Amino acid sequence: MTDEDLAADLAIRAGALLVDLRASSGLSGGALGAAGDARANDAILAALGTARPDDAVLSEESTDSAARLSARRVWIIDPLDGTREYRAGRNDWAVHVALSIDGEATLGAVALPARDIVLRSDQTRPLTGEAARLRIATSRSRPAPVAAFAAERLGGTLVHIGSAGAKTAAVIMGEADAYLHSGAQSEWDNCAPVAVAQAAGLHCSRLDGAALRYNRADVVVPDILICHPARARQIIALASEYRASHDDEPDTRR
Ligand SMILES: Nc1ncnc2c1ncn2[C@@H]1O[C@H](COP(=O)(O)O)[C@@H](OP(=O)(O)O)[C@H]1O
Ligand SMILES: [Mg+2]
Repeated sequence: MTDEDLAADLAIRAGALLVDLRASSGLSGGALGAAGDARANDAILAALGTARPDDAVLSEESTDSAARLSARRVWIIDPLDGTREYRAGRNDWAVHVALSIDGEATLGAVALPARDIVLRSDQTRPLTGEAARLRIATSRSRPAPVAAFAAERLGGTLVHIGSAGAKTAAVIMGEADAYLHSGAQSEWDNCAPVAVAQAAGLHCSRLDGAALRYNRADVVVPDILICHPARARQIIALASEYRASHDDEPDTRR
């Protein structure tokens, strides 16, 4: 099985488990979210341990180990991204399985199990054109102020979607044109989304245009931009303008 096949298989299997858990466990609220996080993680890690015993793993739901820092191949996993939305019975949540090689978001899969969608870095579709009015996807629960600023300045609209994987999928599938996040995230929130977005031809970077790097000691990713390549320069310039006019606010960038 190729690494891409494995990533997709793990994401699909964890997704099916999560759909089933939500439908038939009788759990709800925090108990449902906690059970989903734990069971999806256990399933992915067990299968990875068998299929790729020599690779390192960084997962949101597992204890981190310094051993991964000297590994070239690291699987970066978010077994349930958008736990809040999963608990709420919504469909904007995702399973992220990525393989980072030498610090890149090399390949991966993002499953949106409630929509029966799996995006893979080795199966791309042509990018759709931008909407006449730019649609900027941002967090439902923690919308990025810079996204509202960019939407206002560009005459665009905001689309509030849960989960970094679901927002990235919305851009890939032509349901949004850009995804902006500020105020922190972790590597597992965006490594698989970035792997599939890059493969689809989208621009992926920090909000100041800097390259995204993975398998770092500090797994915090302070901000992120995923958009059509033709929009990147304009949005990065607006983000810079936004920062310059809000430099009295706490700086979460690293
Ligand atoms: N300020 C912040 N600090 C840390 N993590 C954040 C964050 N804002 C968003 N995230 C994480 O990024 C993922 C997508 O968030 P959002 O839906 O708000 O866009 C969520 O992952 P989890 O659901 O796996 O916890 C969320 O916890
Ligand atoms: Mg997450």
